[in-house]
Amino acid sequence: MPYSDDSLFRRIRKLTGKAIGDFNLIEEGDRIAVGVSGGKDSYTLLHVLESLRRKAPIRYELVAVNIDAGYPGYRKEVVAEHLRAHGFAHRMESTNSYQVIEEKRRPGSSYCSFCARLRRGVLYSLADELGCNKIALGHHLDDFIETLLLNQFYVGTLAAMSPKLAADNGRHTVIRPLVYVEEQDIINFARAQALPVICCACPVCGVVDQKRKRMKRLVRELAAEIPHIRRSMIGALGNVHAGHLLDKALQEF
Ligand SMILES: Nc1ncnc2c1ncn2[C@@H]1O[C@H](COP(=O)(O)OP(=O)(O)OP(=O)(O)O)[C@@H](O)[C@H]1O
Repeated sequence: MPYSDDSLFRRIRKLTGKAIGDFNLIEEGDRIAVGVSGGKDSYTLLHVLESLRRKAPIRYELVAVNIDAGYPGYRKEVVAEHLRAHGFAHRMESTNSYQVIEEKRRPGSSYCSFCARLRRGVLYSLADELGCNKIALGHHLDDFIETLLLNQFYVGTLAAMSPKLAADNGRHTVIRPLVYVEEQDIINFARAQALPVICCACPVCGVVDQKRKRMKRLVRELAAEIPHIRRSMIGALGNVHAGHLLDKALQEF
């Protein structure tokens, strides 16, 4: 791969490798469906996992999986061409999610969360069909800390996301190997490599959730004063002092 000696790519790969080790994300014999949307995060995830796979002491397989939700104008052929050009095993799946969303979504409810829920179902079925025991998603460090803040500020709970989660069906494990990788590194990598980024073409495409956008801005503003804020926040998620919280389920008072 042309970028494999690039220092930015090596940093992303090192952090991904650390997450894989810390959370035991990949094991011998795994067959992993990597969700590839055509966005910067999942392209980066796929390239990093492939680079790690080539050097890994254990054997595992990757299958890139793309789901077309049926939004007119979604340029899935761009994704397919990239996957083909780089020799990735892949599956392109078309669905009628758009139609289902238009018919079933309750007025005022979130477009993105409905769409993501339908996509998750398709991902699980595809993983079954392709013989994959794991599903890798491209969520990165900023997604984790923004979710932490969103939950604290708007929901009143102390939670982010899990880097490794057993699916409810008991058959699959969802992994998020980019948990330690900052979004800016992904943006820079995607730009440097001219990854063919496309958008999902849904009616709210590009309109980032306003609350999440606010959290992103908050972190960016604070980072001007506290340069290591992102590292500190992700570190905090792995350094919980349950005795210094108020949750009666965690300790007796
Ligand atoms: N259409 C799709 N087909 C396959 N996988 C998808 C698709 N959409 C999303 N995913 C997977 O779910 C993850 C989170 O989706 P989300 O919509 O939050 O995208 P994102 O954070 O913008 O990431 P990306 O830059 O990869 O699109 C993606 O990184 C990807 O792994």
